Amino acid sequence: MSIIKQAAVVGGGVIGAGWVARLIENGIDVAVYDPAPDAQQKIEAVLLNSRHAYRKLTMAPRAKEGSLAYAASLADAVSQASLIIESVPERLDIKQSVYADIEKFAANDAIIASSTSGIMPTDLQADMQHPERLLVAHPFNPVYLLPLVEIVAGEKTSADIVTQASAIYQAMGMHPLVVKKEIEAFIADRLLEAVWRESLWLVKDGIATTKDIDDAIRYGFGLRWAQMGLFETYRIAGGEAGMRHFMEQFGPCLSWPWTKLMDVPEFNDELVDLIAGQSDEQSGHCSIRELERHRDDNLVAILQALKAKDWGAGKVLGDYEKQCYDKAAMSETQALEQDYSQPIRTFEMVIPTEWTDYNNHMNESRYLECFSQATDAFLRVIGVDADYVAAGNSYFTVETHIRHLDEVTALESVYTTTQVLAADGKKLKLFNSLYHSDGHLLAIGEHMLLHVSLETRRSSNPETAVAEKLAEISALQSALARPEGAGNAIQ
Ligand SMILES: NC(=O)C1=CN([C@@H]2O[C@H](COP(=O)(O)OP(=O)(O)OC[C@H]3O[C@@H](n4cnc5c(N)ncnc54)[C@H](O)[C@@H]3O)[C@@H](O)[C@H]2O)C=CC1
Ligand SMILES: C[N+](C)(C)CC(=O)CC(=O)[O-]
Repeated sequence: MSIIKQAAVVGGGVIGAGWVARLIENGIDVAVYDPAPDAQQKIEAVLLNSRHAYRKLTMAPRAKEGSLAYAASLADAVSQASLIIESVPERLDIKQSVYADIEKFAANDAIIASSTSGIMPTDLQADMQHPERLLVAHPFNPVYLLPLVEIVAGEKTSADIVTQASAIYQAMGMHPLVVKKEIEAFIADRLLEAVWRESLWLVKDGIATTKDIDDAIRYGFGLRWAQMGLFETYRIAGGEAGMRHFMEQFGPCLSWPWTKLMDVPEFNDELVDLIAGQSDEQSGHCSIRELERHRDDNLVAILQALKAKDWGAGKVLGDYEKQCYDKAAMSETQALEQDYSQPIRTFEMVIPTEWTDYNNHMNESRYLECFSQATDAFLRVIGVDADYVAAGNSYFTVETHIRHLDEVTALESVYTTTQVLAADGKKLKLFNSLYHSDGHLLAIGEHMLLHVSLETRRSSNPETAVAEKLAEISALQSALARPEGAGNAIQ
């Protein structure tokens, strides 16, 4: 897994701020440079939303949030960075002058990635001294949630930079789509541009309002597109005979007046007033930040639904989580090697607001969620990781006893420890403790697990390596006092 430690973001507007969020969420330290006086305030507002979204998006153990520095100059921002993301306005002259400055102050091998929505990388790199390290990495708003990033090489971009950059984006939970041939607006914006132009005509001609068009998308084909795209959807629309039948049936429409794409509405004040006025009427009751929250919450729900199906953008999220779990398993093992003889620190998190209930504290069900995470972390330590499960072995919890000893409120930090009470063949008894960040006990959980074969769904003995690791930890912890509350029934 390739990952960088330090990145720079030049231009901290809508997209630059989204990149900052994606980078720091992945533990990468960022220096951002934007001369606008309100840049910091805008970036902080985006980070508030991105942190909210990530708390809901995934429970996977991820790197500690990277640091963020607001650089006073471009030189300060880029001098230590191995990845420099340019997100300044969509103008070739501005972008080229920014690259000239970057080249003065950055390391010669730092990758320069432009967020441009449509300018060809060959044009962007035309005046550079080291053009081989520039490519386009075109993201989609919100950059911290949407996995797609279009990677476009210019004539002088080195193939190695494309490979390196793709690995970096993939490690940050993104789907790098390498565009085979350079073209203005790449792939996705060509498609969006078609829908956008057609939509402007529909509003201008009084056929639909901005809301009608949004409804046509979100109640219908937008849902199809989110999970399958265009061609696979149309293949199904052709019935048993598939794409050939679909094309035979709808091919003739291509010559009917079903599109005005060859013709562009005149871009003038009248058109802007018409569209902006309808948009105000449709959505003006919400601030942009409120709309962003709705958008993010919806996207998180869609991504999670697709993850459960191991499908499309949800598969990217699932693969990302697997990387996080594998990485955590390695660091958990390293941490453990220091001291197996004490209850093991297994899991830590900040309590999300949505985990609290009408009593204004963490809901009872979430105590089990914390203990489930602690148990999973312990299992990874003994070698029950994604590969072990994929090979057909796992543990099932067959009994749990939780005591809720204290309350915890939203945004408090908590951590767990795990102690082995008994490990005997198929049976494993664990004792989890949940603590406030100051070490004050919050809850205890006692859990009986059985090792199972996922093929037969019946209990089975663990593989030798797992059994040995478990025996080692169990022997070392056998000297520990039996934790208070272990073995208790409800009084
Ligand atoms: N807004 C969108 O939906 C998307 C935009 N993009 C691309 O991302 C890039 C940035 O677009 P947005 O973030 O939307 O624009 P924006 O206008 O929100 O942000 C641009 C930022 O660049 C700063 N800036 C201007 N000159 C600068 C300089 N010399 N050095 C450092 N910062 C400078 C401005 O102060 C501003 O904060 C463009 O190339 C755009 O095509 C890509 C994907 C989606
Ligand atoms: C409108 N836009 C061309 C700037 C859009 C993009 O580039 C991508 C996106 O997020 O839709």
